[in-house]
Amino acid sequence: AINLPEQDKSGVVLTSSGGVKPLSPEQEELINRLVYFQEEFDQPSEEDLRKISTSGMHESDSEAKFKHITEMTILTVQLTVEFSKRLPGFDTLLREDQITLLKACSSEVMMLRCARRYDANTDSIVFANNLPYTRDSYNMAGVGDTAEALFRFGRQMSVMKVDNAEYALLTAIVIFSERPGLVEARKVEKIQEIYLEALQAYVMNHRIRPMTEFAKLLSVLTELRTLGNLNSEMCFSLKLKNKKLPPFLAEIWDVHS
Ligand SMILES: Cc1nc(-c2ccccc2Cl)n(NC(=O)c2ccc3c(c2C)OCCO3)c1C(C)C
Repeated sequence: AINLPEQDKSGVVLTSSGGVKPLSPEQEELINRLVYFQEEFDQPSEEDLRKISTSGMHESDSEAKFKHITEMTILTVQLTVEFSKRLPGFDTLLREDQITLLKACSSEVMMLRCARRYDANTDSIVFANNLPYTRDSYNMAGVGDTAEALFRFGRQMSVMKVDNAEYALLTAIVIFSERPGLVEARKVEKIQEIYLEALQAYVMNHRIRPMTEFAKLLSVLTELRTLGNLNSEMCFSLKLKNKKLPPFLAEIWDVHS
């Protein structure tokens, strides 16, 4: 007979002594590393923020608002690239697969970063210098109603009380996701499994109702796919309206005129 590890009623894997399986030292080390780099590359630097044109920010100049959102996004995507490069496993991938992963995950990680900055008291996204990703910026930039789903997502994440370790692990899992065009898809999948197992072990050891919480965290991945696709649709509609995206974003989001 296969000696399956004993499970308690909620399906949590138990050790022989009936306790929840603790995180391994490797998993502890991995999570600490991810949380460290999440902080390291969390927000654009003051110096970078100064470069962003806030001219016209306080007017209802929609061009200025749109430009500000694009500039903030470029800085934030670049932070995500830096974070990804430090993820164990990333440097074992082919350069072209690294590019494929970064292009595909960038908008999804952006949504996750904004959700982490969502403030339930003011129902707003408090990002960097608090200017760019606000409802009125979006409304002014002419993309307000679509962006509403981002605020709903932020609210959903704040209700779940996702902590820094879970955010960092979710980000890594999003980065190492199965994407069209990957050369070494199986390799990416095996790396993702490491981060999934670490997230499961972490949730098992830190949450009251681990199985449901872990399931909810995994459903966030599906929600992020939807949000990322909505971003692609918005990019396309901007193109139709002849609203130019900066070359960096047009390149990573494959918006070619
Ligand atoms: C320059 C730029 N930066 C973003 C962005 C800003 C914040 C988080 C994520 C993204 Cl992708 N976007 N995308 C959105 O703001 C965006 C697009 C579609 C959405 C959405 C957002 C925030 O919110 C969820 C529903 O669909 C854009 C362009 C394309 C305007």
